[in-house]
Amino acid sequence: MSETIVRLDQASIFQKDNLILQDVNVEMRQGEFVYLIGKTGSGKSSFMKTLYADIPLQEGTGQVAGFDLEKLPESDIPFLRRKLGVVFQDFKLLPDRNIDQNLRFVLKATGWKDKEKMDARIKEVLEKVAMDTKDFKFPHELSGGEQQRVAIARALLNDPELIIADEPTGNLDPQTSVEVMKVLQEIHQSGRSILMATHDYALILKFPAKTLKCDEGKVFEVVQKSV
Ligand SMILES: Nc1ncnc2c1ncn2[C@@H]1O[C@H](COP(=O)(O)OP(=O)(O)OP(=O)(O)O)[C@@H](O)[C@H]1O
Repeated sequence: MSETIVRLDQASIFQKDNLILQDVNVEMRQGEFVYLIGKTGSGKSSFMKTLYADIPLQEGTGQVAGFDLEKLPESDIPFLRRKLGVVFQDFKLLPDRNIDQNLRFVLKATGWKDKEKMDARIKEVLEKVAMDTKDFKFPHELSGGEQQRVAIARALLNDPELIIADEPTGNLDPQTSVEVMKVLQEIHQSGRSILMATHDYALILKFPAKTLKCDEGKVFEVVQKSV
């Protein structure tokens, strides 16, 4: 039986003093692909931020990749984050460095030292997203889809158990969205768990998967047809 990668029990999620989601009970198994949907402001990003410990879990219990969220010391947050790959709508590449330097920056920040090993890892993740021939380019020299593929490669650097993607296709046209989605599907097929927030129902219909919805302060699973 597969193991649990995410579990929230009786969790309440706050932004400052505002209760955003309450009584959240969610389980995600290792290797699952799960969508998170819901209208603007319904709490998708807040839910994801809780999982990567950008928002502390104040009520209820939660586990992500073996870490307990409700009693996670500040000093453990980098170790949790190393088990996660986070991808954002706006890519968040460093504009003043080329692609190779963007990825190397993350490796160095997470303790890598050996240059040859870093070279090999950067090549490996860029090959996975078909961007290995463009490692000398700067972010502004790439299309949105290419930048997002690099951001996905960056998320893969430390071989994460879970990828958290917050509207990764939100800034892309439909065709490019499908291309980026195919990259995420390949990564999923190689055994990784992926949680992806999206507003793009066409994408969900094209690539069906378990779907959670944030609505009126709750998170619940919806069946594909009623999406
Ligand atoms: N840093 C913050 N401080 C206070 N309130 C916040 C903060 N960030 C978000 N919120 C509030 O939390 C609620 C949920 O926002 P959240 O960003 O989680 O929604 P979302 O579903 O991800 O929306 P979107 O689809 O627009 O990204 C909103 O009411 C928002 O105003």
